Amino acid sequence: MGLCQTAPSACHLKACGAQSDVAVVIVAGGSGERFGDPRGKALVPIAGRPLLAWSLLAADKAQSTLSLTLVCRPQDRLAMVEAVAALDLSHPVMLVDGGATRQESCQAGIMCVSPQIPFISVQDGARPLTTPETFDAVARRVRQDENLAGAIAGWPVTDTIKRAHDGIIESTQDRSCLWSAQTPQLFRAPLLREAYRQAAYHRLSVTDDASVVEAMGLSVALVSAQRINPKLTVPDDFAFIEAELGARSLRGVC
Ligand SMILES: C[C@](O)(CO)[C@H](O)COP(=O)(O)O
Repeated sequence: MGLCQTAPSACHLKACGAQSDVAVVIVAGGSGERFGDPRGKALVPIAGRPLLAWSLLAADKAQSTLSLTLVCRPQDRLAMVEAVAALDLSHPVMLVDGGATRQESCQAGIMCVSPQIPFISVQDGARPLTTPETFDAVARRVRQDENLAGAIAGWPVTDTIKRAHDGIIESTQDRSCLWSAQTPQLFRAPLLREAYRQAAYHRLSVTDDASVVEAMGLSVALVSAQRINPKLTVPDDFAFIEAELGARSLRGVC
């Protein structure tokens, strides 16, 4: 399937009986400043595909996915259309123009999702190793607990973490309660929309989606689904991630 202007509006059961009720919003609208490629990070080729293609493929394959939205820079639109067309996805992809920051891009993406879809999952276009099983694991976690506003992928930190100022240690954190936040980050859709509205109103600046929901005092669970789920941020990340993608395709894994 290719590109569409409007998203599907109903939940449905897939042939295998799995519940598909999640709108996946893939954020690929950054300038990639820290990566240092003028083309923008999302379209950088890695293991034979543009970076953002790997997240699209994994989200498309997840049982929980009902629709796909791709947030990109307006100047990347044409290249994104070509990248999507090359993938032979089973869901149509809605393209949305991003904003100046990740927060603005996420807000733009989630506001375009059909109001009839109960869950929204936000995925970094720069996390190409996220598996379909991780998308499904965060969806299962929220569905099984009505007290949760959302659930995010993450992993408990294993290094000792220091708080520092100008390179000098101020304190050592208690790592027993520290996690590294990843994506996907999945939420009940009306709560996420409201949380983003409130964050904009209060000029709250955040680096992930859970933060806006936490700011409303709501509960978000952490799901340790996938230890190796890195984000391509700086050039040094490239070789490791490309090698992992290569190893997976040798094993026949998406
Ligand atoms: C959402 C995120 O992946 C959680 O770790 C991260 O904060 C995204 O950061 P970026 O500035 O968009 O690279």
